[in-house]
Parts: sequence; structure tokens; C-alpha cells
Amino acid sequence: VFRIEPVRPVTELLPQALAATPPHEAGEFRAPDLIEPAELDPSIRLDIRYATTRNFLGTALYSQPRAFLQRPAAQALVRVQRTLAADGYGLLVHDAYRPWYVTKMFWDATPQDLHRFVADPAKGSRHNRGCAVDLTLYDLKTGRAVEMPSLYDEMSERAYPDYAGGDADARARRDLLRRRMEAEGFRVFEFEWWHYDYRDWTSYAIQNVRFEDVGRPH
Ligand SMILES: C[C@@H](N)C(=O)N[C@H](C)C(=O)O
Ligand SMILES: [Zn+2]
Repeated sequence: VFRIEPVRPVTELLPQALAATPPHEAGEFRAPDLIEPAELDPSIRLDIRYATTRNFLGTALYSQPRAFLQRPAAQALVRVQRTLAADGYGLLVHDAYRPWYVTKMFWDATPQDLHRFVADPAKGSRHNRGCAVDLTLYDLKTGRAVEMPSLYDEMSERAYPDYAGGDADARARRDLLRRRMEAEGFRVFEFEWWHYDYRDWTSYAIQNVRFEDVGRPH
């Protein structure tokens, strides 16, 4: 697990992030329709790191290990899962919809020279819109997560999707994941091989609801 030393303690940052307000966005947005891709296809597996201490801040931030995406993105992910089965792999999801206050916490906790690995809360993350997913592959035969060129959330050049060093097999798996995701309308983030944005992300507004309140009127 990759860890950073938070700039300020998470216990200090969390109440501030919860009290803060997401940026105002003008314009028309589609109504949110967050659903769980793993409910559509239970062979999509979850390892929701931010619901555990096995993440870059070493603190659990979600109360539930769940992954939500806007419906068209969730349906596209199911199509990726079906294609990957022929390659001998399945999808292992680390994160999807993320409430805005968590993005603010990530930004405030991360040193400035590593800010390219976390979204600026002033703009919001595509995770906040329910249109980004962090994921890797698992081997269908062993059920185990595969080796990739870097750890999840590793803040180093090994995380870049075009990183040319390290093990050739790991790079081949990273590139296979990218081809299969791109074929269904996802685009990889320039600094993180595991982060994909769905093409419709501009149609959805930033959300700040916690997992337990997803789908409830607010
Ligand atoms: C924090 C990391 N998993 C991530 O998702 N980074 C991107 C840039 C984001 O915060 O949207
Ligand atoms: Zn991400």
C-alpha cells in the first residue's frame, strides 16, 4: 500500500471538509442516477480502499465499501467486464463515485508537489460526478489482483499510463485494460493508469452525498 505523510492530520481536515461547500456550477445537468455496477454484474469485484485503512492516507474515509456510477457509465463498465472475460481477466474496482468533501480532504492532505495525483476541489473531481472509476484487473483463474506497473494511488511516475519502465508483462496488462476501457467510452487519466473518466462526465453535477444517502431525496 502506498502512503503519504498528510500535510495536516486527517482528524483536523475531515471536519473542515465536511463543513465546506462544493463550488457552484451554472448550467443544466442530468438528474443523478447512481447505481452499483457490481449489482448489475456480480463478477465485477470490489476492493474499496477508502473504506479501509489500506489507502494513501492510512485512514478509513467511507462508512461502506460500495462503488456507484451514473447508470450509463455502470452499464459501459459491465460491457468492459464481459469483453475482458475472453482475455482471462475481470475488473477489480477500488473507487467510483466519491463525495466532494473527500476530494477536498485529499487535496488538503496532499503536499503541493504531488497535487497532480488528486483533483482540485475548486473544480471537483470526475469521481464527484459519478463518472470516474479507479480499477485494476484480477485473474479469472486465481481470483487474485494482477501486478501492474505501480501500486494503486502510488504518487510516482510509475503510475503514469505511458510509463515505459518496469516489467513488460505488467505494462501489457495495464495497456490491455486501457484498450478495453477505451472501447466502451472511458478515457485514462494522464497521471494514473487506474483512473478512468466516462465520456458523459460533463453532463453530471458535482455531488456531496454520502454513500448511505445515495438515491434518497436530499
Ligand atoms: C486520488 C486518486 N485515486 C484519484 O482519483 N485522483 C484523481 C485525479 C481525482 O481525484 O479525481
Ligand atoms: Zn480516480
